[in-house]
Amino acid sequence: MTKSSKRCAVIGGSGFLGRHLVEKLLGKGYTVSVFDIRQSYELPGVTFHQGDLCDKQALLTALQGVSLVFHCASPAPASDDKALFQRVNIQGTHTVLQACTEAGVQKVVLTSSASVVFEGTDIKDGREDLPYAKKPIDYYTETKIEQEKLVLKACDKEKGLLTVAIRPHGIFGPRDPQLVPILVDTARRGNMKFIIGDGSNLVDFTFVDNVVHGLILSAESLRPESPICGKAYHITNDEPVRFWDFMSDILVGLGYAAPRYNLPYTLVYGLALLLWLLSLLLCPLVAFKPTFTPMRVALAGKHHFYSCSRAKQDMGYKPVVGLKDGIRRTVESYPHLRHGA
Ligand SMILES: NC(=O)C1=CN([C@@H]2O[C@H](COP(=O)(O)OP(=O)(O)OC[C@H]3O[C@@H](n4cnc5c(N)ncnc54)[C@H](O)[C@@H]3O)[C@@H](O)[C@H]2O)C=CC1
Ligand SMILES: CC(C)=CCC[C@@H](C)[C@H]1CC[C@H]2C3=C(CC[C@]12C)[C@@]1(C)CCC(=O)C[C@@H]1CC3
Repeated sequence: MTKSSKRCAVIGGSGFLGRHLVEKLLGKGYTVSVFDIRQSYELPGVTFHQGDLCDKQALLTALQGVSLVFHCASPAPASDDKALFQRVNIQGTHTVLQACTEAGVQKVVLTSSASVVFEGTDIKDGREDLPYAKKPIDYYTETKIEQEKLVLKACDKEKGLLTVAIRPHGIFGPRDPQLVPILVDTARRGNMKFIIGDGSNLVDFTFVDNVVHGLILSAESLRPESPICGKAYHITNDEPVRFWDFMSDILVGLGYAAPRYNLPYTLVYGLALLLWLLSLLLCPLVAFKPTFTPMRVALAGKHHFYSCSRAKQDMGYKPVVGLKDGIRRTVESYPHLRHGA
């Protein structure tokens, strides 16, 4: 690998996944520029460019001399802000691709999501050839679908721009701002006593290091003759787990009680839908955000696990951290969220 091909940019590099990726890239000898709307840390060897990815000029400054771009930026799914998702995930990604072409970037690796095929019904061992969700579960997913299509369509060997999309699922690990904090908050408010459905639904939770490994592997495999050009790849821990066992392991590891009482899925889903509609109707008067949104109920009560055999075959992917170890490392990294802390 040449010196210039080790110059990369991480868009969304201040975020949870982005920062883990940056740290690994530095360890592998890459020179890294971070482009993000906020700067959340400082690290020797990293150049920060603060800006909005919808701003092409700002992007062009950050992409000077860069040959590889990782796009890991998105508004948080919980924001549920349709206009923001459309602006950042769709228009913004279009701008990122334009800027990459103008700056002479050769490779773009998108962090997509396995949820692009999830419609709230069971998916077991889903492969990449499943059709995109016709009825995506939320605006986040709707715009992740359009984003992935844009990036894959932009793959053009003649023009010298190669693209690939990595679809992780349920990323967890140290510094995750979503899964563990929401779980603990729900437990602290006394709402984690119930299991939605019979508790047998299998789900993928992917330790962050495995996603980082998949992202770097795909970047390093992305060459004109490679089968991965313009394709999407599931990257998971390859160890589907019962959703409620995973939640219980994290909760118990942090000193909280595991959920014990089963509630029928349809009842909880119906209630969540009702609450969500009420929150929409009442939002001009009172601002309340239900914890159990229909999207979270579907994610908590249905099977959704994916095959990563395509990534194994085309790029030699294999998870580098097992689920048990990942859970242990995650629990240890949140001393401030322990029961009684
Ligand atoms: N966390 C998860 O379980 C999963 C995440 N993903 C995807 O992985 C990627 C990274 O997610 P996380 O690290 O979890 O989220 P995060 O919220 O920690 O990081 C996203 C970063 O994007 C930045 N950003 C947002 N809007 C921006 C804009 N307009 N311009 C520049 N930067 C902007 C944020 O400031 C933040 O630093 C996202 O694309 C997400 O869709 C995919 C599957 C699962
Ligand atoms: C029932 C309850 C309160 C669970 C708390 C955990 C949830 C906050 C997570 C369980 C599955 C997670 C998940 C995502 C976000 C956090 C959870 C809902 C994503 C929506 C994040 C973005 C994606 O691309 C897909 C993820 C699927 C799993």
